[in-house]
Amino acid sequence: MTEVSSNKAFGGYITKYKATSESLGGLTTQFNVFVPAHTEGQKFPVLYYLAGLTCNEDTGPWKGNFLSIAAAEGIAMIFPDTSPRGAEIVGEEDSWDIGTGAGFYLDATADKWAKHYRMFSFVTKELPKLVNDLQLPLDMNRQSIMGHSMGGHGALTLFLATLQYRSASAFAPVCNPTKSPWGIKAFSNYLKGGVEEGEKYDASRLLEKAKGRSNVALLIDYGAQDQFLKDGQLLPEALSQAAQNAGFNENQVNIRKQEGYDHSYYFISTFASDHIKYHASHLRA
Ligand SMILES: N[C@@H](CCC(=O)N[C@@H](CSC=O)C(=O)NCC(=O)O)C(=O)O
Repeated sequence: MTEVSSNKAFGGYITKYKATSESLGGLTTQFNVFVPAHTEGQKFPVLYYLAGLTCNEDTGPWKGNFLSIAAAEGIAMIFPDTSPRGAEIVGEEDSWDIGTGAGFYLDATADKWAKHYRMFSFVTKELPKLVNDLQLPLDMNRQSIMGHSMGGHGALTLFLATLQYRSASAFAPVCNPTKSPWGIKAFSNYLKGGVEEGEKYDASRLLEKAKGRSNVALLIDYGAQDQFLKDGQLLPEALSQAAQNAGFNENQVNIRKQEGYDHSYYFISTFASDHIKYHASHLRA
């Protein structure tokens, strides 16, 4: 693993690392880690941010308005890339919603993609180990996760499919990908079993199955003027219905419609503070 760059921000440092990833079939990948200013012996809980389609490890720290709030709350942040890069798979660069920049935070099983497109394993298993090896002042036993759009889908599904995060939040997430055009396209390409196999990466299905789980803590914001919402990509009503079916209350699954907001980072940066403070309350508990 090598350090690519390090910049002081809000008293702490954001550092970019480059690593060869086993999960991603030996490709190199980059990620950013923000560590607030600290004193000897202090350790910070960790919040992951998963970005959306066409984005990379820099999109969140550059545009999300996260770092000043994370610094004030005493939370470290980890920003992985959105897909493997440079796998040289035929068609990988042809469209913005499949291949590069569109890993969908799943482990591909279709032959063409299965060696490299394994962002689920990378984010949940390999990345925490890579970060741990850096010996930074982090408490890797206290982790939460958030994301935007495709990354919101990632945050919700990684939270629901594992037990390793204390809370998850999402801006304009793809809530029911087995029923949305992006999700159907991704699952049909990446998964041998297609959309049916994609059920295990569908936040609404996973939330229904989580009935009875005691530590469900989800915060979701979406904008009423989001074009992708209007196009049927996000389907927050499915997540809401799933929460109701599984008997989760608003303290456990809080889905908020924000009037006038769209899908952009103006929307994300407006509500960044709410999300980071939400995670801080769970990470400090
Ligand atoms: N096709 C367009 C739009 C891509 C886009 O809107 N990406 C969103 C995420 S969409 C769901 O995952 C995004 O976050 N873009 C970055 C930004 O700065 O807004 C394109 O190729 O640009």
